[in-house]
Amino acid sequence: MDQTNPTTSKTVSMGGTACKNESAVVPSTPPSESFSKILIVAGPSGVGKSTVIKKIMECIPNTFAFSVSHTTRQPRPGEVDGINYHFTTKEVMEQLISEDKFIEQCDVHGNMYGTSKMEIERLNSENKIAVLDIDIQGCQKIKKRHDVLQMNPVYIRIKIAYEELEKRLTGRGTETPESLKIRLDNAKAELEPMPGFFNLEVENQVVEDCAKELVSFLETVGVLGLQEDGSSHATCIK
Ligand SMILES: Nc1ncnc2c1ncn2[C@@H]1O[C@H](COP(=O)(O)OP(=O)(O)OP(=O)(O)O)[C@@H](O)[C@H]1O
Repeated sequence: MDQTNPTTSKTVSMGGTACKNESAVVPSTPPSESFSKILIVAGPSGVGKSTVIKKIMECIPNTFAFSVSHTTRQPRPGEVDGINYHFTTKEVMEQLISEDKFIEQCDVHGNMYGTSKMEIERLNSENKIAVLDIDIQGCQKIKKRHDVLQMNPVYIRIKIAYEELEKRLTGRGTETPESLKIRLDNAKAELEPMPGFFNLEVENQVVEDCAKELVSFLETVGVLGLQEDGSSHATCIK
């Protein structure tokens, strides 16, 4: 893990070429590649994906929306259909899979989860950037199907030193010793070097800095427009 920069350190990759960017300067030349309004945010559990996205959504309202996944698992107390998940049955899910309605789907502990094309299209039709919080395997599945899906999402990975994850997950107070161990074991795969895969890799040491980097990058690649006065939305993130 690169620890050279006290706040952020990232690898920038556009159009298939990757370059290590020690000084954390956002590339100034927009790439020729045209991205869809789909933001895929990967990174190990506890790295702060939700925290960073929440910060961005607060500062830039009505612009981003989380894609709501389908699942066959039972709703937990307080979870609302259509908000937390589209809760559905195994039969319906299998039917949708056979009709190729998902851009990715997986089974976890006997339950099925999937991101539907319809959900992404719905958000894009509302002029929202669809945000997908998915694991590395899901990212790889989607990337393999770019041609079929006719979608070119922006892939971003949020990272942090492995040792810090344990502190954050413990501090969040949501994990049992067993679930903490599973998340930390999975974190190793989520932090594996994947040269050229992500369009941006950014460390989340300070939430605001990480959010600013992400926003500046989206502006650079044209997924997010600038503010009316021509300034970056990053200036709003405090
Ligand atoms: N930059 C940061 N510095 C310190 N703590 C942070 C930072 N970013 C997030 N946290 C804290 O770390 C914990 C994990 O963050 P968060 O829930 O956003 O992670 P996540 O990547 O979305 O996890 P999951 O994939 O499990 O949903 C939270 O308690 C959050 O407040």
